[in-house]
Amino acid sequence: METDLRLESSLWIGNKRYRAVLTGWHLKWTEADKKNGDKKTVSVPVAEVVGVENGRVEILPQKSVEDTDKDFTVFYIKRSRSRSTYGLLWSLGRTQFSCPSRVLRDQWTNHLRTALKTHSPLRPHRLLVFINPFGGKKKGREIYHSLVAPLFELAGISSHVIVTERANQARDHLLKKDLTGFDGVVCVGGDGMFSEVLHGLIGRTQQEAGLCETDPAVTLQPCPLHIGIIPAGSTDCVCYATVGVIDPVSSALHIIIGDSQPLDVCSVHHASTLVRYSVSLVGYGFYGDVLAESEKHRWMGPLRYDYSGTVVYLSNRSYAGIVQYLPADPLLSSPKDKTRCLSGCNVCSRSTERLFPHTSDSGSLYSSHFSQYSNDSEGEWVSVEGRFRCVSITCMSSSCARSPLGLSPSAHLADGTGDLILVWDTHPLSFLKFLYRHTSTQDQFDLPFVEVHRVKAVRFSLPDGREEEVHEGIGELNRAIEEREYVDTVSRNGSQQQLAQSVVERETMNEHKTVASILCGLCCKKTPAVSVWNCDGEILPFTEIFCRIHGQLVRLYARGIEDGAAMQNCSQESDKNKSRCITYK
Ligand SMILES: CCCCCCCCCCCCC/C=C/[C@@H](O)[C@H](CO)NC(=O)CCCCCCCCCCCCCCC
Ligand SMILES: Nc1ncnc2c1ncn2[C@@H]1O[C@H](COP(=O)(O)OP(=O)(O)OP(=O)(O)O)[C@@H](O)[C@H]1O
Ligand SMILES: [Ca+2]
Repeated sequence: METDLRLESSLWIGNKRYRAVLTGWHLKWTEADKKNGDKKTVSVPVAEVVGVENGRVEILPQKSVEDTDKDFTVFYIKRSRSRSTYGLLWSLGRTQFSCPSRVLRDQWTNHLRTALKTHSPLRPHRLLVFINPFGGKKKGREIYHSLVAPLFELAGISSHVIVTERANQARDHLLKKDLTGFDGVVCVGGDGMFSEVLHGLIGRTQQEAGLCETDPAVTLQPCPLHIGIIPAGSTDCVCYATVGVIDPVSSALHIIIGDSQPLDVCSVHHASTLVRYSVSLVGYGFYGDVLAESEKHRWMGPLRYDYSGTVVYLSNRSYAGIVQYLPADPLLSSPKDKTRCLSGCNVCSRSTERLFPHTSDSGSLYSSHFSQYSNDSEGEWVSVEGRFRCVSITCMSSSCARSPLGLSPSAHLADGTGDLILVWDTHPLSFLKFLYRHTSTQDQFDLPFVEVHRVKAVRFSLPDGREEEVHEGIGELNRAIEEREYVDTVSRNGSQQQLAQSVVERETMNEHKTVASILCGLCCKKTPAVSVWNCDGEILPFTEIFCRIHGQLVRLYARGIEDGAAMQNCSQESDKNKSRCITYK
């Protein structure tokens, strides 16, 4: 196929002549009029060409087109090191070529467009975009319209954009509306926005597969639609851990070329009802208290976590609990093996075979038999009891701006396991040391009061069910209140009254909730003996939960963190090998 695609000719960049060659895999151009020594070769994989336009075209920061008949412009992925992160920044490389004739120019653009078509089945053509105008620094719309939309247009992607007006609008849309014709869903916001899309897509996929999510033992069906994240939140840790940088243009380019990164998902159940899904953190104790405290200071934006973190740290709390976990196979990998889950990670690709053994190519999501859980019965549950500073379960490293290597630096994005981090009660300064090590490359697990296990499932319960009953009682009280309020509302009809009433009802309920939480504060005498669960930035209404890891349940338009150190100036490599060549600018 690529042989008849071959095209070679002289092309000019400015007033310099180059020798340009297009094969099926690469577009290369080398300075022509220079002695052999310092010839500079630029080589761009066709898979990383974003678009080809006639004339001399600019896209970012402003679009400008000078439509001439002997020029054409090639846009492609350009990598550069990012100062603050391990991942590589992607930007839009652009080279304007001049040809001696219009015929040759048209030949180049036609050949390049044909070559692009060989990669188009992996590339999205139609996307559903949700923008959260209130996330992070409230710049979602501006980020999308100024940086992302021009790139989607260049790549010929049509997008249906919805700016959300309320929380859970994206999730509800994905659960109910017609999604045919869309190749993927893009969320412009933070982790909370991603979580909405995650819940919508997983729920929709199980609905259509006739599966019941509430059954803790069910084998969930992977989602066919990819999820793209344009970071515009406060923590943005899902984007950070899957792309390696927090940069809208980098994320948009990963979406455009159709990268595909499978991602483990943790389901959280209470009794036999599904509570939430999580990918970055299910945290009890410190992280739960930080989230609860930060909800009161949302007006602070991203700083709310640092402020709340300090307040919670100084309150010096620890919590009693029983943690039971089902260890993963220790021969495959361990949270202390110092591996890094990077682009092309072989721990994850090996687990693809294990998770989806029957599929011819592990990429296909529709293989009917998922034996990944038959081995769930294997392995013995381990149970520990005591007082903890925090209990965290994470499916991935959960690296983010605050913690570049993340909660669990050697966790894997798509290996079908999660890491359980137990921080036992300890001296405040020791706990501070544990926290502080997150901000550097020191090993936060190398402390006597910290233990970490690679797991497939975790159960958390309170030592004596009494507390749960007490809270259950308060829970009952809340539910009764909600019931009565709702019944009152429904009885008095009239939509505008209903709307006004629902505002009143929410106020009343919050008031009751505050009363309830004061009660609970009293019933636990001093500081509350029970913390809350932080599930990807959402507070869970239950304390006793059952978590289970579902391997590679969703796919993101990403490729994992590219190892900046591997970035080399690529010299002549044969066209045959598909090795991604990193063009060095
Ligand atoms: C001394 C320096 C300590 C630095 C501690 C760094 C540890 C940070 C680890 C961050 C892990 C983020 C996991 C991601 C969770 C997201 O799905 C979720 C939704 O976006 N974000 C949060 O829940 C938001 C959770 C954010 C928690 C941040 C806590 C900030 C800690 C500040 C503690 C300062 C102690 C100062 C003592 C004087
Ligand atoms: N239009 C809206 N109005 C109010 N809330 C919204 C709206 N759209 C989405 N939300 C909710 O806002 C919450 C926070 O959004 P998002 O996660 O994007 O920002 P963030 O919390 O600042 O970032 P992070 O979660 O990374 O810390 C989400 O849980 C989402 O459900
Ligand atoms: Ca994992």
